[in-house]
Amino acid sequence: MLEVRNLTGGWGPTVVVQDLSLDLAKGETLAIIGRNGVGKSTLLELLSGRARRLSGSVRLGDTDLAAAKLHRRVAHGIGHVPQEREVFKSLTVDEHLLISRRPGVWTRDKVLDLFPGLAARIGSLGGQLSGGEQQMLAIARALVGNPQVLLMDEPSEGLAPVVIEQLVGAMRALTVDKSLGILLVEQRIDIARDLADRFVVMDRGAIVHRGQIEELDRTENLAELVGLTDA
Ligand SMILES: Nc1ncnc2c1ncn2[C@@H]1O[C@H](COP(=O)(O)OP(=O)(O)OP(=O)(O)O)[C@@H](O)[C@H]1O
Repeated sequence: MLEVRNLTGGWGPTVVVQDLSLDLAKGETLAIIGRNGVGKSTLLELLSGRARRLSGSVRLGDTDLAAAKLHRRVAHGIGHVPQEREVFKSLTVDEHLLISRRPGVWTRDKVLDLFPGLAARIGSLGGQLSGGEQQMLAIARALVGNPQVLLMDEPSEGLAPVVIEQLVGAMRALTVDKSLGILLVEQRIDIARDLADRFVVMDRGAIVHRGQIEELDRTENLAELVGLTDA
């Protein structure tokens, strides 16, 4: 479904991601892991159209998205949950969902079923939400856009263990639903193991290892390559 070939790009003239290729099938979750600063977020930003592509191709189904602007990528089915969450402080939860929705199976009610904690805060402003609620809203907002591919950038980062547990529960429901392809940047190896079907390890802008998730623990130099914490 998503086909990335020889993608090179970054920010301004700076190359961060180099000659990277990957595929993602419908219903599949691919974990992207690696140390801080190796270009995981930049890869997602290249796919969402925020970082600058220098060469290579990005196809989603039959559509070539390599040169497409951000809004066209959303229309073609790329949903992005950025690392910074980017919730609007002065809009309510409901307003976030309203402005992001596009026709499809993910309705307002369906995302609120997935995140009951958000349903309880439906009239609250983005700026009044906790970090966990903001993360849930960022995912819910992407889902009501009815993407084919969901790009999730370290959703567990900075959240309390009990909140992470809720979040991972909802993400597990998404992965078993099998209607989306998910690219999940995740520093927590236990969460990656729990949710993903396959993994890639990035180092200095390139993929240096890939495999089925069951093979992750057999990867040579894993601790060094990924600098991961296993909680
Ligand atoms: N919005 C941006 N503008 C300019 N440079 C950026 C931007 N985002 C990331 N970079 C730079 O790109 C390089 C790779 O960072 P990136 O965030 O992609 O790595 P990462 O693997 O996701 O690391 P982390 O886990 O710390 O987020 C870094 O040198 C970073 O400073």
